[in-house]
Amino acid sequence: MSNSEEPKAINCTASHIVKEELIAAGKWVKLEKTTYVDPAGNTRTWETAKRTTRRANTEADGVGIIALLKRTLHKDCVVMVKQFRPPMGCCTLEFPAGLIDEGESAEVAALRELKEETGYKGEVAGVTPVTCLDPGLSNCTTQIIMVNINGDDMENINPTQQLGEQN
Ligand SMILES: Nc1nc(=O)[nH]c2c1ncn2[C@H]1C[C@H](O)[C@@H](COP(=O)(O)OP(=O)(O)O)O1
Repeated sequence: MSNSEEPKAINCTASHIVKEELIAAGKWVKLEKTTYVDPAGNTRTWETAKRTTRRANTEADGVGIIALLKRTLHKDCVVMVKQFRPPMGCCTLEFPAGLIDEGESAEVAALRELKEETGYKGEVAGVTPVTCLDPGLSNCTTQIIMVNINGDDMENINPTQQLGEQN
C-alpha cells in the first residue's frame, strides 16, 4: 500500500477537556456538559452521562461476566440472566454484571455478582483490560471476567438466585 492509500490516524494529542459543568444529578447518574477542544482545535461541547458511584483508585465501575457452565456429558453452556431493565422498558437477556463495591477487586466482584444473580459458584479463568462500552454517551467502564463453573460440583446442582433489595 502506498502512502496515499493509508488511512489517516486521528491525532488526539491536541484534544483535551476544558471544563465539566453539572446539568443534573440523581442518586446513581449525573449529566454534565463537557467543553473540549477537538482534534482540529475547535472548542465544542458534549453531553456526558456519568455514574455517581465511581470511587477514587478503582479502575472500572463494573464487571461483565462470561460464565461457562461445564458438566460431564453435557455441552458447555454460557450462563445468561433475564431481568426487567427500566431504561429498556422490557426484560433483557444479559451476561451477569454489576458494580464493583468499595475496596473490591474486579475478580471478587465477578464471583459475588455471579453467585447473587445466578446462584452459581465459579472460578475466574481470565480478565480483560478495562474498556468503555458506550464512550459516546458515558465514561462508565467495565472489565469482562471469564469464569468457569463446575456444574458437577454439589454446590452448583440446584443454583438459586440471591438477589437483594434494589435501592
Ligand atoms: N442507573 C441506575 N438507576 C437506579 O435507579 N439504580 C441503579 C442504577 N444503577 C445501579 N443502580 C442500583 C440498583 C442496585 O440496587 C444497585 C447495584 O446494582 P448492580 O447489581 O451492581 O448492577 P446491575 O446488576 O447491573 O443492576 O445499584
